[in-house]
Amino acid sequence: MISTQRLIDLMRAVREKKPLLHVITNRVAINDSANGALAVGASPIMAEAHEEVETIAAISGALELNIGNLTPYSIQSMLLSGHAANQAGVPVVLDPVGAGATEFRLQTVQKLLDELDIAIIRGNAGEIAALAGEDWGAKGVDAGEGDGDIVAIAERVARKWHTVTAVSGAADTITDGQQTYCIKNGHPLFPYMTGSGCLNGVIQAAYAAVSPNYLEASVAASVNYAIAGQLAGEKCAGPGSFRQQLMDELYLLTEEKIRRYAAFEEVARS
Ligand SMILES: Nc1ncnc2c1ncn2[C@@H]1O[C@H](COP(=O)(O)OP(=O)(O)O)[C@@H](O)[C@H]1O
Ligand SMILES: Cc1ncsc1CCOP(=O)(O)O
Ligand SMILES: [Mg+2]
Repeated sequence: MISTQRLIDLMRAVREKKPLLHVITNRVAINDSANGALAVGASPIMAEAHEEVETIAAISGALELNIGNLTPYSIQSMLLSGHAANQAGVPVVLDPVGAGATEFRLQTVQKLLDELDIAIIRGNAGEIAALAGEDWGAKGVDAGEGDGDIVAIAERVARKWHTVTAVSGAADTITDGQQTYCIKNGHPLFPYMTGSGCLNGVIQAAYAAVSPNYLEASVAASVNYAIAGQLAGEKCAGPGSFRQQLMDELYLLTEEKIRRYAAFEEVARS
């Protein structure tokens, strides 16, 4: 069982080590992703030129690959940086944005998963269901509704690709295929902020950079991010101020707030 103290230790480790994060992401989320990474104490660099991605990935604390705006060029950037990261022992986080929306996205994600060693896959339920080949009512980049057992689906994905799988939603499910955690923090305004899932992925990378135990890293990143969102939601009027408050709450997160608000538990394997 992961302790609340561990979530606190990892939050501190990110702030102390200020890991360099190499991020290849979409143009919708790129600015909030960089600002959110800075707010938690990491140091982001958004770079996708073929001439430099291998060099940057190899010296980073973690690499985050987000397929939100895929192009043949960015796919090659992801493969080059991913292989360089794997060779250098740098953890790679993958956000399969809209994986169920088109064959192009699904095939690209499968190629990335087959060719690269991925530490954490982070997506919403519709995206993770698509990876598992399950029917789900996903709508573009949004999760949509499905009636499958998301814990079982996440565990299958984790086991198939030997990776931690983090499914976000009203409750988050994090699993390495053996141990599974459910996180109940969050706020209903999150889905009204585009890029909030993408920023979650970048924060997963920040935590993976400071913990070789990627299950712990993912649970800590998910709980800490969701608490910041919960506190932001209590202070704001709607999606515009939520986005602003979220950046503040990521920066202002403390040990006391984590102790007071963390709502996570281990769940029985399905
Ligand atoms: N209905 C909800 N209630 C509370 N928190 C939510 C809700 N939906 C999503 N979240 C939170 O929003 C964050 C972003 O996740 P999500 O919206 O699922 O990603 P995506 O933008 O990729 O669909 C996560 O931290 C998740 O816990
Ligand atoms: C709207 C949109 N379209 C392509 S990428 C993107 C951002 C998706 O961000 P998130 O998954 O965090 O909501
Ligand atoms: Mg998303």
